[in-house]
Amino acid sequence: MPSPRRNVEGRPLGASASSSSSGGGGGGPGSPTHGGGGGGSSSSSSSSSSRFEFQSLLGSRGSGADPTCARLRLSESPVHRRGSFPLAGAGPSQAPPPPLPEEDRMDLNPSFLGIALRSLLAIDLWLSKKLGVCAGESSSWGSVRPLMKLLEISGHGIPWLLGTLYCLSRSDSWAGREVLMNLLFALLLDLLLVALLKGLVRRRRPAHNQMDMFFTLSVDKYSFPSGHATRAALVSRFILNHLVLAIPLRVLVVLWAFILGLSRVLLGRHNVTDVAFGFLMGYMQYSIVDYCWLSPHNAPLLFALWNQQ
Ligand SMILES: CC(C)=CCC/C(C)=C/COP(=O)(O)O
Repeated sequence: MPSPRRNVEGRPLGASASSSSSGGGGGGPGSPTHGGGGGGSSSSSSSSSSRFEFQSLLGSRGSGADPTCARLRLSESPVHRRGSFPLAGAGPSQAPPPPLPEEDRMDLNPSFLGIALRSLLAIDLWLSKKLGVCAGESSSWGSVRPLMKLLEISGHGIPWLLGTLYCLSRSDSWAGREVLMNLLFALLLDLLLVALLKGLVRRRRPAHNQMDMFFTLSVDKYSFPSGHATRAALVSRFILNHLVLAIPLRVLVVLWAFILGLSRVLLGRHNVTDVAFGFLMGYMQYSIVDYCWLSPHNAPLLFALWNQQ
């Protein structure tokens, strides 16, 4: 005599559909309510086999069902899907579940990536909170806060833009104008790209940050990436490549960029990853500026206009 057909928890399907809260008819992982688009198939599960119910879950992926739920089930019980162990209470007559389609097997990998990313973010939040020692006047390093805020202004966009425009207006050599014109282009490009990315990512600033920054744009309520860090990396790479400086001054430029980035975390303005990514982004932005270098040859109009003034 064939054994009764059961659901994944080993309950006889016909008997449990209406009475059990965790079987095929209840709110458990295999239920139609949880299964979204698979509900149509599963609601008739009282008369079908557990294999059919199982297949309906896989099938729901392609039928507009909630893909999150489908993925959840796959990662919850990978052993069942591989057929390595018999289901609890499954009868000997039950056929082994079909092998996973390739796309479903690959779906298991992002969860490992997700776990790794979530762990990194947790470490980031924990470390950033620990390092936010100047976040307020009453913080452990609160007395250094004014110095950190001075550093903040040294990397702000306004002084850099105004300073570059002023130097451009005073410059009397073509070579000087060319470099300053490109610095202006670099600063504007940086502002644009950072604003775009901040608006896209929309990561909130750390909870311990006091929003008392000097002149911000609306996107500056977001923290990823740090605009000060991108500017610090971009400007310092620019200066090192286009200004002839003695070694101690070169070291000072690099130190300034590094301490400016660090100060963003100490002030509680940013998480560590905002600053780390900001440094990387600023470094790469310089490569764009270098590649598109404006000169009287490739932007004659710009320089001719300047000559008219
Ligand atoms: C208004 C102008 C010209 C620049 C805004 C500069 C600014 C406030 C950037 C934000 O930096 P963080 O992302 O490091 O906090």
